[in-house]
Amino acid sequence: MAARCSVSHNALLSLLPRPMLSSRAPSRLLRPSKVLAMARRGFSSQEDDFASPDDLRFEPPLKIVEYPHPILRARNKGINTFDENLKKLADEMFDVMYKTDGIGLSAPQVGINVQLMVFNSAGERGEGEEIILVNPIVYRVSKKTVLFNEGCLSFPGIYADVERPASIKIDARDITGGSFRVNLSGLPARVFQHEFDHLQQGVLFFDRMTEEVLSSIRSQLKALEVKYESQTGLQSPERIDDYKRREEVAGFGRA
Ligand SMILES: CSCC[C@H](NC=O)C(=O)N[C@@H](C)C(=O)N[C@@H](CO)C(=O)O
Ligand SMILES: [Fe+2]
Repeated sequence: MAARCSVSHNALLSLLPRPMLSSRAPSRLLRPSKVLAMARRGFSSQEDDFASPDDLRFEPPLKIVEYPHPILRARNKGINTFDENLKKLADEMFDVMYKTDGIGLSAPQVGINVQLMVFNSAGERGEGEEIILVNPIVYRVSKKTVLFNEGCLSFPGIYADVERPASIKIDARDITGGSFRVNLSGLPARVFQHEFDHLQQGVLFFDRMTEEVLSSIRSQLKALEVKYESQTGLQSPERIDDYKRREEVAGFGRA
């Protein structure tokens, strides 16, 4: 059983997408040292933070990118063009999500490094509610956390416990560019946070697992690394055997 912990300032910061931190997040959340660290890590001008038409180009049918492909760890740009192409991308993401038995999907998981996610926690077309979130920002998370046995479409067949806040408050844009604010709890809060992590500097679900839980899926992660190497002829860009937890992933319930 993972240790309970309260939500720290750092934990909340870890949930904020970097492009949004500079301009839209409440400034009381930012320590000067943090802003400086972000700047040193390569935070650049506004234009660089938004996706160009090239960044949003895709060829249907979309395919799920699997661990350890580096696309999953790349930075995701904000979106400021709300056009037919974006609608088509979201539609195609729903298609591949339903086909692969998903309940949520983030754009980097289909090879597009932008701040877009789709989800439907019912997991079936025509049931539940389809939600599209563009440039999401988390502005509040509950102190109460819950454990859930999570799976990720980029890690086929792998499930393990991850602890996350039980509920969450979000600001985002919809597919037409309109701003909205929503409170989520239960499975929708879980799915949102899982997808938000993908958008947040490519945080993957095992980054938030305890050492003990991570050990239980280590061999399956290694098998994906071997598969990547044999399919691409490239060295795996990361190895679970050399895994060092990223400092900025101030997770919940880490050992
Ligand atoms: C609990 S958050 C999972 C979100 C994840 N999205 C992208 O990676 C996802 O859809 N994972 C699937 C493996 C999943 O959870 N599918 C459901 C429905 O089949 C399941 O219960 O396994
Ligand atoms: Fe995932």
